[in-house]
Amino acid sequence: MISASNISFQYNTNSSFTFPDIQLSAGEELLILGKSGSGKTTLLNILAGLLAPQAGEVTIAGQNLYQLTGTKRDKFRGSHIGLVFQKPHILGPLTVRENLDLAQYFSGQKESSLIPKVLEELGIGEKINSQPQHLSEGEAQRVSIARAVVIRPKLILADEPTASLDDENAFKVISLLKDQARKLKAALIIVTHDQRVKDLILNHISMGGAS
Ligand SMILES: Nc1ncnc2c1ncn2[C@@H]1O[C@H](COP(=O)(O)OP(=O)(O)OP(=O)(O)O)[C@@H](O)[C@H]1O
Repeated sequence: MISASNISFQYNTNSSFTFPDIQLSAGEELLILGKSGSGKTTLLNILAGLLAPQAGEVTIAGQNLYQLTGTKRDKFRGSHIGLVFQKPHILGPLTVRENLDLAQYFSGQKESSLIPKVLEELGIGEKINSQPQHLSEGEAQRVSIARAVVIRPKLILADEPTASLDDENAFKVISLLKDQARKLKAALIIVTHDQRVKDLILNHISMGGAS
């Protein structure tokens, strides 16, 4: 489903990152652990097609990501990759439902009945018409999982999804992510420095940082 090989990246002349190779099939999950500054977000952005690496290749569902032009890559991301960030980035003026409608619209996914279903599965079915500012942090993070999932992605990428959550919500968010990925048969990659997640995903690798 996703393979990344020989990826390296450099922001400036002083430090360069060489990232571990990744091979993940549909339905598999991977946790990438690394300290703050080790390049986790950089790697996730490269895997998401948001940041071109200096060297190496990223292939998702048979498509070499960086052989696509910028616009086509954006379109590919919109329909195949569900992104979950540390902060939920939900659009404030819109309701939960409208946020999810918008994600589906940009992905070309037309199965709108999926929206209440996924919210229900995530335990926030009654929040469908709520404004984002009326949600707790844990609920908002679940909405961002819903937004990633309602496009029926082949790959879910999550950047520090538990960083601002207490133990109970962190545990819930990881099990919900795993659960949704399993239902979609999507590959799931989580990058984090949060050691609490380690026991919840057995397949993990550690990142060293820049050299
Ligand atoms: N746009 C940028 N320009 C220059 N340097 C950058 C840029 N973005 C990140 N860096 C540097 O690259 C390194 C890795 O950053 P990155 O955000 O990938 O790390 P991280 O492991 O995700 O960190 P954290 O856990 O703190 O979010 C850091 O030293 C950071 O200062």
